[in-house]
Amino acid sequence: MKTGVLLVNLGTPSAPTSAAVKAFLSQFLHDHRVVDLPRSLWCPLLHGIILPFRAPKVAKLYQSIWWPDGSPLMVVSRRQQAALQQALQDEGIDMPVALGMSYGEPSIGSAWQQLKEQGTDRVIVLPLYPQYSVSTTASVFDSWARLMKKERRMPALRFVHDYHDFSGYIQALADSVRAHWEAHGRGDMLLLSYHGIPKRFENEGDPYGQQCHRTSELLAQALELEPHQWRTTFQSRFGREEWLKPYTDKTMEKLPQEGIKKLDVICPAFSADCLETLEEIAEQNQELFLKAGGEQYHYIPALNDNQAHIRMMVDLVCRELA
Ligand SMILES: C=CC1=C(C)c2cc3[nH]c(cc4nc(cc5[nH]c(cc1n2)c(C)c5CCC(=O)O)C(CCC(=O)O)=C4C)c(C)c3C=C
Ligand SMILES: [Fe+2]
Ligand SMILES: [Fe+2]
Repeated sequence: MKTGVLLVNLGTPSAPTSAAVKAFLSQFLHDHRVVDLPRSLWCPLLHGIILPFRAPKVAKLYQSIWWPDGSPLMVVSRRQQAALQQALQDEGIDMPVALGMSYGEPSIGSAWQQLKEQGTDRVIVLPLYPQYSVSTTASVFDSWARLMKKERRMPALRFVHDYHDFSGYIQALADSVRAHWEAHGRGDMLLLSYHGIPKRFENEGDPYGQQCHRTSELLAQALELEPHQWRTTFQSRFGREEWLKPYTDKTMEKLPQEGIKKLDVICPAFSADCLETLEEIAEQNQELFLKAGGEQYHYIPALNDNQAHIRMMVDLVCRELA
């Protein structure tokens, strides 16, 4: 059997312009796994208010974090793909690695096409979401299932559901925190900020929140942190309903009053830096913390293409092969 790896992430606009952001948001926010309101209610709101007003505003934010070679999420994802390909080769494993995005380009369909052209008849789909959520992981599965509807001969499938407690992931996070402390000194607290989801999703069975808390506990154990030295929060709320709590931004405004003046922040749910880490956490939330009386704020970058992260991906692939 010829096995191929399909790395998947969320996707990102093709340019930091209002038009490109609108196209990206439109595809993203039409996904029923992300917004599950009836279309008769949601579409008028989306087309009439959210896309026209949010796209130009968010395009400006993308402009503030855009790298010379593109959107950070895309640049990092390409580096991850190349590094994983190389690492597998170095292990003597001959396996093509393709990259697909849930929204925008390269699509999951184009990635599958590449693997198919290389004779792949078994696919390891690796969504780069450490914690399972219906809004991310299940949506990747939907895309895959839609593609397979057109295939006469489906490849065998291994689908990585989550890796929130995988030892290689926890180790990679712990190494990255320790390296950060060595280079920049250590704060009074390590805040673990995860992308949020609507609380309703959790009530309906999404294990995302529980998996985030488990990741935090395991990381705190690996770093030998006392309970008062770490905290879990949830960021990136969208819309008016309640999301997982405690909220990151509200926490930033309270921490200095609790005596936390020096803060380190890590975002374990993001396998690649993106708008939500580089702008929302490294910029907006830093401002909130400093305004509330905080003195020192460090954002610890996502694992991106660092060696331990790529090693973890190799180990996940080998686990699936076994
Ligand atoms: C509408 C509701 C949203 C849910 C539910 C949601 C879950 C979710 N998202 C990520 C990872 C990323 N989200 C990113 C951007 C982003 N997310 C939403 C909305 C929801 N996300 C929006 C509208 C946007 C676009 C930006 C904006 O308009 O605010 C990104 C960054 C993409 C980039 O280009 O840099 C990532 C990554 C996770 C992990 C998650 C649930 C677990
Ligand atoms: Fe619509
Ligand atoms: Fe999101």
